[in-house]
Amino acid sequence: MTNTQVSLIQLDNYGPWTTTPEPRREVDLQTLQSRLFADIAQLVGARDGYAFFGRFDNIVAVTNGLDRGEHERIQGSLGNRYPVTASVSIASGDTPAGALGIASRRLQDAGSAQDSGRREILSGDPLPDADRGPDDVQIAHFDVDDATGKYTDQLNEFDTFIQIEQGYAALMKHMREAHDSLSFFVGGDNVIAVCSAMDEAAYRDAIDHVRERVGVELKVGVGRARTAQSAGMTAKHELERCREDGTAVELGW
Ligand SMILES: Nc1nc2c(ncn2[C@@H]2O[C@H](COP(=O)(O)OP(=O)(O)OP(=O)(O)O)[C@@H](O)[C@H]2O)c(=O)[nH]1
Repeated sequence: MTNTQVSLIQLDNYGPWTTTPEPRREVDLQTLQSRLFADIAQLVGARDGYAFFGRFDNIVAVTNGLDRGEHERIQGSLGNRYPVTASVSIASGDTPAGALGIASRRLQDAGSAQDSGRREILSGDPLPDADRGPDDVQIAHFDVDDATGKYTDQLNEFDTFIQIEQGYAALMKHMREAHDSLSFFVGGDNVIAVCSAMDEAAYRDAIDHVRERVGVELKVGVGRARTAQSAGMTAKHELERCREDGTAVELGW
């Protein structure tokens, strides 16, 4: 069984801020969003968590091992350095989607994302140390098979992008619906999924599903560990094993 701790980081009242007193230059918003994500990735990553850029105004992080004080410091650091603040909601559960559902509901109950009175909420509780186990986090690192040969070196960049995004869309939907797992595009041809306790057959099924739906061929390495960083690193090594052995699924246990 997995026990994933998820933190939802949601910018406070960001929509109105982007248009007040008049619409802000898009290039400035893009810069702010990418810097803010870079900082969150570093702050969470320094404590062995993973952060995913998602929609940029809502960032989902896997934070097993981060306590409440560490969340407070991340929130404070953002508030000190950016013209916007963030609310953070922490929850855990045996599936990542279940945990994110609880975290989301807590923030929604505290007020709308566009409520000027809701600011820097920190809600929910991290997993107590006593409840943490060695296999709490399961991370799957998916990669498109030979994306360079099939797409990057063949098609124009936008048509390549469509292929990769279609593979991502089919995968993320299947993982969410069949396994309560959360998949995030992380660049290039890579998708990292935070998973429930899926077995090898379930990964093969996910890969078959994407091939049948959109004709994109995937391979996946999977790791389990106490933290996202450690599970994610195992997943990367297992993906290398797929490359070496020509296999589609490799599990690190
Ligand atoms: N975020 C992230 N991106 C990666 C990683 N590895 C590769 N990429 C990206 O994915 C692109 C394609 O690289 P590969 O997946 O190695 O290339 P490929 O042609 O699909 O070859 P095979 O994966 O060996 O089938 C690279 O240009 C990078 O942008 C990774 O571990 N993390």
